Order: sequence, then structure tokens, then C-alpha cells
Amino acid sequence: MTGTPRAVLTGFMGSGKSTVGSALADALGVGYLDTDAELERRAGRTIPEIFAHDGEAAFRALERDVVLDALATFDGVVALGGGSVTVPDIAAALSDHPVVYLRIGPAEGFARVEHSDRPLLNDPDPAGRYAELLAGRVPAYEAVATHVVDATAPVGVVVERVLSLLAPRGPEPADRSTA
Ligand SMILES: Nc1ncnc2c1ncn2[C@@H]1O[C@H](COP(=O)(O)OP(=O)(O)OP(=O)(O)O)[C@@H](O)[C@H]1O
Ligand SMILES: O=C(O)C1=C[C@@H](O)[C@@H](O)[C@H](O)C1
Ligand SMILES: [Mg+2]
Repeated sequence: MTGTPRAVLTGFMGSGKSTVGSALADALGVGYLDTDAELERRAGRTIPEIFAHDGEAAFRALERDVVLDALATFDGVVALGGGSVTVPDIAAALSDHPVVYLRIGPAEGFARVEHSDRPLLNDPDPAGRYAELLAGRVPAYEAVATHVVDATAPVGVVVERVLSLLAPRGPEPADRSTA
């Protein structure tokens, strides 16, 4: 596939990138690509397995390749991993794209993911770890964002907010063979 993403969603774990991204793609009538899912598909392993056996640096190297490919070729909605913006090559590549930062605070965000298996929350104090990581990431999200959306509302409302911010895509160029 060739093209450029209609929208790229970033934000911390639990902000709703995957959930909102899928619904946004449906609303726009375009495809959807979740880079975490694509990474797991390519690696043939889950993200927790990759973190456990190979470590975070190896995961980020895989993430770099998957996200750069998506940004260069995919023409629908892309949902990034929560830490994608910490990879310098990814942050640089995002400057060419419409990037929506789904903003969420520590209490609301942690409540959404506390019973999941996100490896970075495998900590004696997962709520504290969540808050600490989020605070450290905010400048990176803000640096790449072309739009910022409050992601604490219900999914449908967040999707509507994103739609209202995205520039409408004009009609496809006329097909010269039938003009
Ligand atoms: N706006 C919302 N309101 C209520 N619950 C939500 C909302 N958005 C997402 N959720 C729920 O929060 C959880 C995490 O959402 P999701 O997996 O989409 O987050 P994410 O940003 O993709 O996280 P990660 O960075 O780990 O991939 C899911 O259970 C999802 O159903
Ligand atoms: O915030 C992060 O660093 C991560 C978020 C998830 O989307 C996954 O990409 C992975 O669990 C790492
Ligand atoms: Mg996700």
C-alpha cells in the first residue's frame, strides 16, 4: 500500500489510541493500523514476551521499523504505541504528519489499564509508575502534536473532537482516462 496517513494518534497508555483509532477510521471510511498489533504480527510474539525476553531496547528497535514503514506507506488512521514518540527517528518522521495527541491524566488513564498486561506497569507501585512515566512523556507528546484532544470523554465524543480538527481531504484527482 502507498500513501500517507490521514491521522496519527499518540498519547500515553490508556489514552485510547487503539480504541479511538479504530472508531475514527470507521467514521472516515479508511483503513486502520495499530502499530503495536502490527509489531506483534511481524515478530510473531506478544509485546510482553518481547520485553521479557529481549528487553525494552530490542522492542524499541522493532517499533522504529514498524512505525516508520506505516508512516511512509499507510493511508488510513495509524494508532501508535504509547512510547513511540520516545524513539528519535519516529519523533522526527512525525513532523510530516497530522498527529493527534489524546491527552489524559494519571488517575483516569491508570484506571483504564490497571488490569492489563502493559509491561512497563509491571512494578510494585503500578499507579505511581504510571504517573511518573506519563509526566516524563508529556513534553514528547506535545512536541509532535499538531492537535491536542481531551481524551477523557466517551469514545464517540473523542472521535467527534478529532474529526472536527482534521482538515477535510479534498476529492481525488480526476481520472484522466475518463475525463
Ligand atoms: N474514551 C474512553 N472512555 C472510556 N474507556 C476508554 C476510552 N478510550 C479507551 N478506553 C478503554 O481504555 C482501555 C485502554 O484503551 P486503548 O487500548 O485504546 O489505549 P491505548 O492508548 O491504545 O493504550 P496503549 O498505549 O497501551 O496501546 C480499553 O479498555 C478501552 O476500552
Ligand atoms: O508506553 C509505552 O512505552 C508502551 C505502550 C504500549 O502501547 C506498547 O507499545 C508497549 O507496552 C510500550
Ligand atoms: Mg494501543
